[in-house]
Amino acid sequence: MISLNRSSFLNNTRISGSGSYSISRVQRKGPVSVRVVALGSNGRAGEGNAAVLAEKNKLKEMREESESPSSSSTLIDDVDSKPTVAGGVQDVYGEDSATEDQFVTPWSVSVASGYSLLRDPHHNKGLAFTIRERDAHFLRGLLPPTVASQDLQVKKMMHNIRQYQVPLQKYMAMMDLQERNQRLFYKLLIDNVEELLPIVYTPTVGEACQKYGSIFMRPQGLFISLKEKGKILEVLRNWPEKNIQVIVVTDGERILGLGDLGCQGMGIPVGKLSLYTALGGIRPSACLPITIDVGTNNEKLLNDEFYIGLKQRRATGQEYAELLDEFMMAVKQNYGEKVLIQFEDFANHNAFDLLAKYGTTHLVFNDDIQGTASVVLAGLVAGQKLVGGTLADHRFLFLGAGEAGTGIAELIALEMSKQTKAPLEETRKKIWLVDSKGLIVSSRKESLQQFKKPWAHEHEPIKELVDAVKAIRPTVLIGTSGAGRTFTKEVVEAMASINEKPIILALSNPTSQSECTAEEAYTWSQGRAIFASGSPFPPVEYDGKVFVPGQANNAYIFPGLGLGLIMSGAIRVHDDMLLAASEALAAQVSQENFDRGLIYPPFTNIRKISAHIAANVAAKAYELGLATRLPQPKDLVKYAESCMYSPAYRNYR
Ligand SMILES: O=C([O-])CC(=O)C(=O)O
Ligand SMILES: [Mg+2]
Repeated sequence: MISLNRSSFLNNTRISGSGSYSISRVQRKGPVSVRVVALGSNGRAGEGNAAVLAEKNKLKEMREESESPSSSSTLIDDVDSKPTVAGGVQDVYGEDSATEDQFVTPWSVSVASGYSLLRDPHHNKGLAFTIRERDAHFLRGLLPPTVASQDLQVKKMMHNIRQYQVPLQKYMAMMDLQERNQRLFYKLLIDNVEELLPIVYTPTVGEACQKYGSIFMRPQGLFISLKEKGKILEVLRNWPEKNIQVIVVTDGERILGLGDLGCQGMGIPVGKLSLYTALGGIRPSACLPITIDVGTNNEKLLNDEFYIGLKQRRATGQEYAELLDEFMMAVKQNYGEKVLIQFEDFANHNAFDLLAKYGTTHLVFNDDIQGTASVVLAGLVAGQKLVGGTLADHRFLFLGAGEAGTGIAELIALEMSKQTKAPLEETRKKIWLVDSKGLIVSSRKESLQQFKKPWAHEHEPIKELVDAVKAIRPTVLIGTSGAGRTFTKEVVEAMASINEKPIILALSNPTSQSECTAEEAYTWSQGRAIFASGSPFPPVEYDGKVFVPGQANNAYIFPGLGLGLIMSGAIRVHDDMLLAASEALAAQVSQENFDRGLIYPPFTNIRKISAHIAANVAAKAYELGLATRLPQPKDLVKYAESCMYSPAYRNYR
């Protein structure tokens, strides 16, 4: 297969592989205006773009005009589904298999220079183009005379972003930067992660999704709606990047704790994937955000003239399952066995089924079930240093028995079972869950959804959370209900009266849905609570002491987990990898952090943390025989670090 990439064009000489190409200068001057034209056989497989498809459509029209029955069955737009002539492996555009009387596409790729180089977010450096680069790439006069360093650009952008008072304006400024200058965007995010995480991620991304219809400018990912049924493979091929390693996909039905936002949920995969790059070092071009649109049951959106999705109620049952199945098959067909698919913000009634269905055939994980579980377990393991004892010495009570609640509960039970050698059925008994109908107890078992059944223990029914706290006497209280303000003063006071150091985790996102605020947790427990939340809270001063709340968010886990899976070439996710990720995260909490009451390390060092998580996950993948990248690197942490994308500018010749 011919391998051409942008650097090959810039290099102008390093075109590898065999095949028939003519390289011609479209513009007579300058080294970069090279045009590479494929003439037919041995074409580059799988490297199409929108122009190619436009060509294909033209060909289709020509075919319809000529109405030649002998050629119509083997024209190239039929090749994907009905290969009729022998061709090369992945002969996506039928260039190998075409016979002489058939049409092939003489596709061409030109190298960005001049004005279009400034408009290309992958290569644009703005004022950082050197004078030499400006000369060589036809930029003279297109930029003011100053040459700025990337650091100065970061300083200026941060200054600009700090001028905005409204978080959504900051979000839009960041999205704008991502569209304009990708490397600067990531440099900004990596260097200012604590400050910018709440902008590109929770809580601001939640508001952005709610208003996505109005602020939507350019597509940042793929939209696959019911209208694309039967054509999903084609849709995937419309995406300009071909070497995809991570997909984050949502169907928008349960966006954070905000409910059904339909197609506007796109902000979530986009945000998650920018963290894959900034926090985990996955190349931006290898990341693909996808939103599956099967309609929405959100009346407000259905009646909103600016709503960008399908204006119909959600498809369910077979119609839903078929679309998802086509999607999952197309992804594997197009990107192979080792593409990681992260399910994000699906509703409970689909999330568990999808994970179970595709967990054995694809490299998938559900961030809300498994990522959140892994981050919470890490905090609890680290928290033992503050409160003493082992996991098995604790009693856990959850408010919320959905993806996060049952996912965390199961991983805690699994870890406890590994530590104590007690069977899982036994360790589960230390964990209690409350849902909207009250404490989950055995008398409710018949009417419970499948994923809640393991948690139906013997107890009399209890309706209210505060009564459940008093009856169960938990040492750890975890909120995952998506409903804000549910850890009331009474609830927190009850926890504080039972425990010297109650662990209280208010995990629902965004901030508006948090079960309580950091200030409430510290105040109502007289400064004794060990508190962490899903969305960030600023430090709190109580009784002359400053308390820094932790952020128990899956953002600590998925970037490193993903990197570990990708760098080892893993083909399946195993629960032990989640435990490995937890363990690595917990090990990154320093004595200094503990001294400040923290059970999570600060995000400032997240790339180092992600490298450790990735190394632990990869080691587990090798141990389980699920890794395909061989031989195993000796030092996995170093290897992980060496794999990470750097946002530093490249020098252009
Ligand atoms: O996105 C976040 O901040 C965490 C998460 O997965 C969720 O709340 O669904
Ligand atoms: Mg989520």
